[in-house]
Amino acid sequence: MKRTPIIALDFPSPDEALGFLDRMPSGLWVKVGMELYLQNGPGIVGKLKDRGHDVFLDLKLHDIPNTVGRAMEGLARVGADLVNVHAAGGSDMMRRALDGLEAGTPPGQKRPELIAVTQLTSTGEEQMNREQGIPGILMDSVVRYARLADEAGLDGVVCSVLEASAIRDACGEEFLKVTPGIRLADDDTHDQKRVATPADAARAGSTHIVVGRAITRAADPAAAYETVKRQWEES
Ligand SMILES: O=C(O)c1cc(=O)[nH]c(=O)n1[C@@H]1O[C@H](COP(=O)(O)O)[C@@H](O)[C@H]1O
Repeated sequence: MKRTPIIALDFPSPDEALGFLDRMPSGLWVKVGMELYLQNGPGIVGKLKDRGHDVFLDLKLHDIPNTVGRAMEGLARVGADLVNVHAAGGSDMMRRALDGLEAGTPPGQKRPELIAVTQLTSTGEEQMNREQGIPGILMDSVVRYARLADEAGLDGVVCSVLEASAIRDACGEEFLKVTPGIRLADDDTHDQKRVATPADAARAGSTHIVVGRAITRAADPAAAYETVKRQWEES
């Protein structure tokens, strides 16, 4: 996969998402999440692919293995390059997700890569202890989920930059470490708890960074994208 930032297209409609992209460079990595997909359906993925973008379809599936497996079989035909589940759904669910993707990928096409969300970047340690009832440090929970995803045969995980190098040690260089929670120095962190800059991400061994509001809500999104990309590529 290309080493370029993945822009989170968190917009309510295809018109807004495509209008935003009209003002950006071509051939990007973009992410379609719940906001855009659930209100507008799968058509947006084909439109983005037709424009030459790589697409991460971020629906974070988390249900019983049979349901997730069958949903993934359908999603394999939507045409995304990368899709995800929640690791908390368990190793059986992750294996069924992978089987579903393999079964649903049309002949001659490449299976979408599959990654698992470990602990959301909006989750802090105290919250994990208190609300999820998981004792100990957040790093241990993230690495544990990463190992589980690796053993289930997944291509990688979503984690924060803060855990990327520990996951590289546990699961290897090739295992994808897709890291959201990216902010430029002095940016508002909004609802994110585990944040880092693109330069931090490059040094920590992230294989991909996901960037939303730091670009989409910037006064000059194209300039913000170039700044993020430069930091990410040069560090
Ligand atoms: O799976 C994701 O993409 C994801 C996982 C996670 O742990 N944290 C996280 O922020 N994301 C997504 O990454 C994007 C981050 O957006 P910003 O905080 O605006 O950069 C959003 O679209 C989130 O849905």
